[in-house]
Amino acid sequence: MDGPLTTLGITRKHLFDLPEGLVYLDGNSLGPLPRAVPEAVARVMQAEWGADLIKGWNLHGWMDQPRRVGDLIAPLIGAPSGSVTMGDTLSIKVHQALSAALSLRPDRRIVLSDSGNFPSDLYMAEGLIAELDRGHQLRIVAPEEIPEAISEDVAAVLLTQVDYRTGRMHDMAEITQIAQAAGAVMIWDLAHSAGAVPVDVTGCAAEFAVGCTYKYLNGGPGAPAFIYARPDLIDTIAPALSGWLGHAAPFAFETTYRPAGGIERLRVGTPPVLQLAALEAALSVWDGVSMAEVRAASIALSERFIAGVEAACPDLRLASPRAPEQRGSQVSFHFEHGYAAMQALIARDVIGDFRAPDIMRFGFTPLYLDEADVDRAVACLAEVLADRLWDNPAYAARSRVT
Ligand SMILES: Cc1ncc(COP(=O)(O)O)c(C=O)c1O
Ligand SMILES: Nc1c(O)cccc1C(=O)C[C@H](N)C(=O)O
Repeated sequence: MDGPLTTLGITRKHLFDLPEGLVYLDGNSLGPLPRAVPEAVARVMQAEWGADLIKGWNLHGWMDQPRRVGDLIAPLIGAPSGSVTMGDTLSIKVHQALSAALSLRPDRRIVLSDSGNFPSDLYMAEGLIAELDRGHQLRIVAPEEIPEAISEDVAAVLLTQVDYRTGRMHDMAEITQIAQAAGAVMIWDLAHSAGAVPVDVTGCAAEFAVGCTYKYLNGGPGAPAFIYARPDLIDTIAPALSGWLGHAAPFAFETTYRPAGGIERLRVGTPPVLQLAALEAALSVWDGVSMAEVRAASIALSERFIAGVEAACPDLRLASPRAPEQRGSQVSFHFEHGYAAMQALIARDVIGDFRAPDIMRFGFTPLYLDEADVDRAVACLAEVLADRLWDNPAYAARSRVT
């Protein structure tokens, strides 16, 4: 076939401020800067905060930002308008969803998760369980054992849909159905799903979903997280983090907490106005894009990468599921010298990352990647392996992040 298999990257790359000549395969950890962001943030800083100071809260809709931005994320996860709010970090949103889930099942004591979950989710569950001190237990099983581990004593199933290391993807509809049939509450962490794969929280009827916005949603480092609660449930939840902006009447300054109606009750404190302004502008890159189109392009790019790497780099072993429908939008390979090889690749302007013990991880983000980028990444990786460029003391010292 002549011409490109996918055109999204060709038609949307200009919306991102990517350094010339760089192939960025780490948008699954930190998305790049959308060109619309600096101007939008500068405007909020200068024309709103700078010019209007405290009046900004009334004049510029800062207080409504969490719902307004939540409404931009909602269509990307199949949620209705008014069911998503923003703020805090994802770890905090996990705490809120899990404490709400446990209060919905007061007679049950098990929190079920899997060993592929991101550690912060597991740590937050441990911390909440210790704080509650009511005999809850965190049960962690292998990802493929989740369906049979959902027994009638499980209060909440807390899973990250796409595994941050391997890209393996849970079937949200199937697992939610099994959890609910056993009477458990389902919480999905969509950190590696939102903006990466089509998600339908309404279709699968999960009670809660949470996610971050600095990966595929390109909100920038430290961008605020989102939380979704099923609309029929939200008014039954007594929030554990009962901050004043989740109060029914924050500016009445009452001495007793009364939760707001609707998703507002999962707000906690002051919205991060500048970060939300950045995110709001960043989300404009999704205008007119369908997640089905993104998914088709992501699969085409990932398959091309796997085929290229397997042909050119026999020392690398696929760590992701081979079947594209079982993967999110990343591809990982095992390689004993993976850390040093990734540093050598980064030195050649192809950026992926490394996760211990031996995973080289590559994210596929079709809004700004095309086949030429994939081919260049394969060629550079082949060179790093064939010429043993990883065998260089300069690449041996592990940094804290990539
Ligand atoms: C699946 C998952 N959950 C939780 C987190 C923690 O997010 P945060 O640092 O925003 O609390 C991350 C990423 O760091 C993640 O990938
Ligand atoms: N949130 C991160 C950060 O603040 C610094 C470095 C990396 C991250 C990440 O998002 C890690 C990410 N969840 C992962 O999939 O590994």
